[in-house]
Amino acid sequence: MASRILASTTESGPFLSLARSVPGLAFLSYPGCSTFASVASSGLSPYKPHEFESTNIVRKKGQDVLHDPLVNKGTAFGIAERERLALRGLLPARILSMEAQVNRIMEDYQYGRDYIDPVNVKDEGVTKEHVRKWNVLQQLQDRNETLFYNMLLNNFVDMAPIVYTPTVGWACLNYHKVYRRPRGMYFSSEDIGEMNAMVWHWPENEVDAIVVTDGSRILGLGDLGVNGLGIPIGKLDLYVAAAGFHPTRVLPVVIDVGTDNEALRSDPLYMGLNQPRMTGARYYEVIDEFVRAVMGRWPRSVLQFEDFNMANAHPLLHRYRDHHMVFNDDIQGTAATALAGLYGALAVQGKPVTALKEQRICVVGAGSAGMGVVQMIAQGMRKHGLSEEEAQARFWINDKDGLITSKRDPAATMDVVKPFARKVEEDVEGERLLDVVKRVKPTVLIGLAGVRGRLFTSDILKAMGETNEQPIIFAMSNPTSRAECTAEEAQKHTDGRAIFASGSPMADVEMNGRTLICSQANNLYMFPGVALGARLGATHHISDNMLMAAAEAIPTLVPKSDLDRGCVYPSLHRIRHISCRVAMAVITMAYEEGHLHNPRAVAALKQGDDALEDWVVDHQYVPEYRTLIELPQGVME
Ligand SMILES: NC(=O)c1ccc[n+]([C@@H]2O[C@H](COP(=O)([O-])OP(=O)(O)OC[C@H]3O[C@@H](n4cnc5c(N)ncnc54)[C@H](O)[C@@H]3O)[C@@H](O)[C@H]2O)c1
Ligand SMILES: O=C(O)C[C@H](O)C(=O)O
Ligand SMILES: [Mg+2]
Repeated sequence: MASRILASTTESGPFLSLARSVPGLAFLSYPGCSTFASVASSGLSPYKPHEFESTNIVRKKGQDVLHDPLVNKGTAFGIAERERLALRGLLPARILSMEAQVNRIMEDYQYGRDYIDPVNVKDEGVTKEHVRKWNVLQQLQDRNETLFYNMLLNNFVDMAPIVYTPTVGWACLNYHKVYRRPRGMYFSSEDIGEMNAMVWHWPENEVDAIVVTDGSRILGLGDLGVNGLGIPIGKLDLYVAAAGFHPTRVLPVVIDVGTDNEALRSDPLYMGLNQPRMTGARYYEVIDEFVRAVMGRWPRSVLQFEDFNMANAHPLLHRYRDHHMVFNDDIQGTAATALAGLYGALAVQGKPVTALKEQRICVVGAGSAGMGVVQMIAQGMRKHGLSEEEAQARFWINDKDGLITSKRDPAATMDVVKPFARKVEEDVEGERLLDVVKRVKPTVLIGLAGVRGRLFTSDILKAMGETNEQPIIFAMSNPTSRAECTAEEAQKHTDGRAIFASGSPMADVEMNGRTLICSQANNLYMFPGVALGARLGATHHISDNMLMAAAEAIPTLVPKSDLDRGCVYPSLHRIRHISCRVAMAVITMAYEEGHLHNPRAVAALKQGDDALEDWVVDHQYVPEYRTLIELPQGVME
């Protein structure tokens, strides 16, 4: 009867001792109510009018409590209640008063959600229409996931920008205001020593994929603390819709180690810890304990790290990647996406993949994403015959302090950046991007800086257009407000000759009677399929070669007719098929590397591509209604 407990709001005295001695009972009693003890001692219950109004019997635990409107208090559950009702890990750390909860709802009541933060709506390139649609889909997801995923899958191109970038950026900025019910799990630095127990509060015994953030770098929006949970939720929506993971077997997580976003921290509605962001050994202790806890309960799960800041993203990936099926989406998913896009752009130019090694590449942003991209493209160049040094010499990397050269203070340069720091005389430390572009005449310009202000200015775009017949320009920062330039700007300043892609979706550009395609260079092409391949193949870890194979698979899916129109990636209308092919590439590479540990995957692979594809498709969740009751034979549903 471990699932039944007794608690009171006072959490002390006779209630608790009685609770311990009477297993099977669960009482929630209001402060000052002493009926229970006296009834127990006299044996005869005195007449108490309306007694039923002052006592609640709770025979539930965990999510069942949160999903019961009669007993649910949401973020107002106190520490002892969270402990005793198995709610720890299912709610954000901060305990809110009913007054704060009332304030949150009153805003909605008075003004409606689309007015919650009109400044942010406009600023983030998200329209009220986006917010309205987000609202509809979010409520549907809370009511009926089968219907939600059916709609998302069948309207993917239209709805991905609502559940994912850019609207998810707006949702994260406003998460503390639009929050209605918890989703996923919340761990915090206050939970040290408890996480192994807390993971058992999650109701599902099988979890195939976990996406975790610490909220430290949410898209290009900076440190958003626990508000960042919106990102793992959005990513896992795509795991289900795009790759076919089962919705009950995915787990979004936020780890709350504080936030340096003071405005958020001091907001009475913010639900995270009110402390500055933790760093150093103690931070790693928290993440280590979390990884051990989830991997202890769900050892076969894929664990995706998402939107961790630059200081921790690479170290965390290297800390865990040899031990578990772990990958960092911003580093590796983005890298594979950018490489796939470059191969696609070369195909648009009518060039073979080997032309990769001839490119001169300017990358703006030397963070997790930028350096992941640089490393992977360099790996691709080596595959086509360049030495390590030759490959490194084909990159010019600018960060907030300008061009990175070997003269940069080594203490202020991440280890991953050092091999790519420019070493020759003519490269000047800190040189401005425009000067670099004019001098180097790059064939490819990639933006992953995540800042406002359109870093690819008209002069920079014009310079790209002057030295290239078809300049390759990827403005990959998210959300739309952080893109280095718009599709329209890129085409306008290059006379419509740019091969252009953006991280968040942008409309194609109409120019002189032609439609100039804007592709979407977003890691959504990678992470669902990579995780699916790793999970189905039981690959135990996710190697660089698996990601390379995934990157190489994508451009083969762009039909000639689309290449002729300037499409760099396959159409997102076929996202299930794309994810399936990415998964197959991962499985095939895992086999070659000796890491394919699922014998059924090996058997399917050995029967050839069609059999492997059928096998993968057979494992993809289809969002359709199934009978939930056993029916006698012959009886229709
Ligand atoms: N399209 C995609 O699939 C995709 C994937 C991952 C990340 N991103 C986007 O990339 C951006 C960066 O992500 P990250 O994880 O690398 O962040 P990060 O914080 O790790 O790195 C940001 C980098 O940008 C540099 N920078 C800042 N201001 C600059 C300026 N004015 N000029 C030049 N460089 C500047 C910083 O010095 C740093 O090197 C975000 O907007 C994120 O949304 C896009
Ligand atoms: O979330 C996205 O849309 C892509 C990427 O992971 C990012 O951090 O911007
Ligand atoms: Mg990300």
